[in-house]
Amino acid sequence: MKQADCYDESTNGVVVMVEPYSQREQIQQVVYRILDANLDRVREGLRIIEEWCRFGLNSSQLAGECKRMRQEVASWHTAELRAARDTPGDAGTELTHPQEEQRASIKSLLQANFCRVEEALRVLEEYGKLYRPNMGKAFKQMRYRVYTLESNLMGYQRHQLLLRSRLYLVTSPTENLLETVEAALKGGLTLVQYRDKNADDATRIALAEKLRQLCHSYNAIFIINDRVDLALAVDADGVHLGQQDMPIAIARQLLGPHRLIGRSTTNSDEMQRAIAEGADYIGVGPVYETPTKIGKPAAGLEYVNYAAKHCSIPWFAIGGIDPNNINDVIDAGAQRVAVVRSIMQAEQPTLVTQYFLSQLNRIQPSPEKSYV
Ligand SMILES: Cc1ncc(COP(=O)(O)OP(=O)(O)O)c(N)n1
Ligand SMILES: Cc1ncsc1CCOP(=O)(O)O
Ligand SMILES: [Mg+2]
Repeated sequence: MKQADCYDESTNGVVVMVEPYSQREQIQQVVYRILDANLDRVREGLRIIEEWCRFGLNSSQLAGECKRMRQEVASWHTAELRAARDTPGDAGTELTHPQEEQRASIKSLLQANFCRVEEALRVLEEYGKLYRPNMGKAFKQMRYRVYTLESNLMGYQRHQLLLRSRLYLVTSPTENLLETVEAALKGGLTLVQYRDKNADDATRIALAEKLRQLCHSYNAIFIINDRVDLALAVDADGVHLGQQDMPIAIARQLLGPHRLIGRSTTNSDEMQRAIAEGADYIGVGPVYETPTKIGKPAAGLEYVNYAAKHCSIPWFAIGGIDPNNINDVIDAGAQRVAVVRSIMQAEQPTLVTQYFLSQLNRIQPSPEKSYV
């Protein structure tokens, strides 16, 4: 290497001859650069997730877990790893993908950063074995902590959104199902249940997939009626079970703690049993007799009033509710309602949704059990 090639401004012209690296040292420097880059990725991704936990969910528990992991990651970030950084020489700085250029929702932002953190932790687990004896094991354990954090966060998100939901659309079969649901979502709907008693499972799965994607693009909850297997198949946010459907305990075993389970109730015994069995919410009705559920006698406004006084979990009055009687149902104590025909058969589902929400948002929701 010529004299001039060795001139180094950082040493004020004093030529520092650098011995050419051996193969081992070269590999070592590459490993250091990989570890340095991925330690940064983990900390940056955790910080992005932590901000939502702190400011979006107001969860000191979830934010605290992110902070603790960030600090643990920082303890591995040694000076020699940082010294190996060569950003100008990094061939990856120009690499990008259209999906990285935008985020459709908070949910997709969080999922993208969880994936980034989990991939980086996998890299640190493998290459860390070349750097420190217990580094691989430490980052394997942290990766599982991040998986748990992701489940808890997504579950927490669902419960927070459930608590904020005032209007629940239960769908009925129609040619323009997706258009109708999207119109209601545009009107501010945040909770949708796919219900179709007659379609075959292939049709149900195909439609449920599309509805889930549509709901999540509007940051709304998507629930499947009756069928836990279908809910799992399409990664729905939960299931709604009637009194004749699967026991809540079995559904909980299959769905886990982070998906929502609703239960229909028509009287106080069914309500108390649903709460005791761990339902996340209940349906209260039918308030009025309805052609959507033929043969089911009305539970009446009396049961709505009972629920208002005794129900400790979120509940939705359902059955025959429309713009003409919504305020009677609210006056009886309902803070949340579920509807089928009023929106599914509306000329303008967006306007009907907005009207329902305008009436429901007039009332301050009473505190219920918070999801911890
Ligand atoms: C929110 C809500 N409440 C009640 C029902 C009725 O469920 P179920 O008793 O299972 O009757 P079907 O819907 O299966 O006919 C519901 N679906 N959603
Ligand atoms: C599924 C269900 N469960 C109790 S009433 C009902 C149907 C309500 O439909 P609509 O809102 O059209 O009266
Ligand atoms: Mg049912």
